[in-house]
Amino acid sequence: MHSAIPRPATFLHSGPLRGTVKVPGDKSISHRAIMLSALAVGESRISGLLEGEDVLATAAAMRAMGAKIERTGEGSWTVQGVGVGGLMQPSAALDMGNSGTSTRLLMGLVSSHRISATFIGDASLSKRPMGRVIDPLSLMGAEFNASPGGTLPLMVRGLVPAIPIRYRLPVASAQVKSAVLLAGLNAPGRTEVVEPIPTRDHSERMLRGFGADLSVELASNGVRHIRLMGEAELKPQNIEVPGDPSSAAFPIVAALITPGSEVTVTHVGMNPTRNGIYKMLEAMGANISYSNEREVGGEPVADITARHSILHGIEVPPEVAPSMIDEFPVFFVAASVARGRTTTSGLDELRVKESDRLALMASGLQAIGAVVTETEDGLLIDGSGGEPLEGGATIKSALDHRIAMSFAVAGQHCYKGITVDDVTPIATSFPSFEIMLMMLKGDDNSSVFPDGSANP
Ligand SMILES: O=C(O)C1=C[C@@H](OP(=O)(O)O)[C@@H](O)[C@H](O)C1
Ligand SMILES: C=C(OP(=O)(O)O)C(=O)O
Repeated sequence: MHSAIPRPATFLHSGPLRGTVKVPGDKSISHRAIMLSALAVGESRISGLLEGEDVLATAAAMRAMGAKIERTGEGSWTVQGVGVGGLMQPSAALDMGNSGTSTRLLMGLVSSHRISATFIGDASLSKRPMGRVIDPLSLMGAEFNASPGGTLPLMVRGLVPAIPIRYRLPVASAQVKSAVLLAGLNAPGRTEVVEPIPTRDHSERMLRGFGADLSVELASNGVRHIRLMGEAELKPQNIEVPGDPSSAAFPIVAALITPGSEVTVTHVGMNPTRNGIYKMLEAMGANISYSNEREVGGEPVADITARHSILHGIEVPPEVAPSMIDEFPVFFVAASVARGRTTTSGLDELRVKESDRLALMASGLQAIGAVVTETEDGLLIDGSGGEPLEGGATIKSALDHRIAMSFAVAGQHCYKGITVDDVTPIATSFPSFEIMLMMLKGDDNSSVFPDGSANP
């Protein structure tokens, strides 16, 4: 986990951002690659794995439950799986750090094994709602002992055989969907998740890739029915993890708002359940182009180039939210310097992420001179029309990597720059972020590689 000692950093207005960078591996896919490899029978190899703290927490937990997991090189890992049903009793509490995905997906896995596990996490994770996974996993027979409000620390006792269920998601959440599917892997018979609003489908793609019997039916009303046959035998795989579109959004927005910029991010995952941010930026007039489009490990991938653009405000349809749920903080930064009003709604989920992202983005943007109104479920932003914002404020990152990176990007287009009180949370998803930004600004030296990693 990152240092408990806060590290402030100041991000100043700079000249154009230029260059080609690679962002680290996709966080959602990296978690799932470790988990499913650990449940396969035999050795899987993973390349391009995100070596951020959240994924390392998943790897440590799977090790604690019996999988043999080794790092063989930068982003390259081998995993010796224990087989579905083979997870072992961990001898200590599983420390999930800051990671909601690790917690909720692993709660699913434990639920259908004959083990119990205690989950703990940092101050941010310990406030986040776990009732949304406790509910369906209880129906499958698992027992829970959670802190008040259904939060961490909590204990899960799994049941074998677990009860396969049909579950309609009450909230658009890929984590809840995945928790139920992962529990269903070791339940006898068919587990079905009914998904009224589509969310990221990496679990479905990867489960199939590992040989699980999983089908997806799209009903005429747009509702997805995901059916998984349990007691699956997963076959080991070689997985190449594409770059994270959520991480790529930071250099892309930085380029769009900084006059004279042109930035290319290579090898970025372009799964349609994840690319809402790019679609919405294009709707605002962003000059974004895609090249080298291809498929990698069952996921579409492309190189993305963004050039400085005069953006104009738009109304973001609420149904787009799940496909850009983690990108709203940096999207709000783009909207703050666009021409005209940007309206967002239906974003209640942003209040239960690593921080209350609606409240923190509203107050932080107001503090640097943006015109922002917070509503119950969204923000209304009246952009500066391309003018730099005032800046000069110190922003609290509140254990939220995306808040920290969003204000680092905003600092690009402020007269006085922005100080983020603690940038250490960035290591949860994008350890090379600051080096990448320096390189794009031309402040680098020869010890920085094009992918943003530093020369050791
Ligand atoms: O399944 C996943 O990997 C994720 C799902 C999303 O959370 P929700 O399921 O809570 O929407 C997202 O915000 C998170 O960063 C990763
Ligand atoms: C919400 C996020 O992650 P998690 O839920 O895994 O903590 C995120 O990365 O923005």
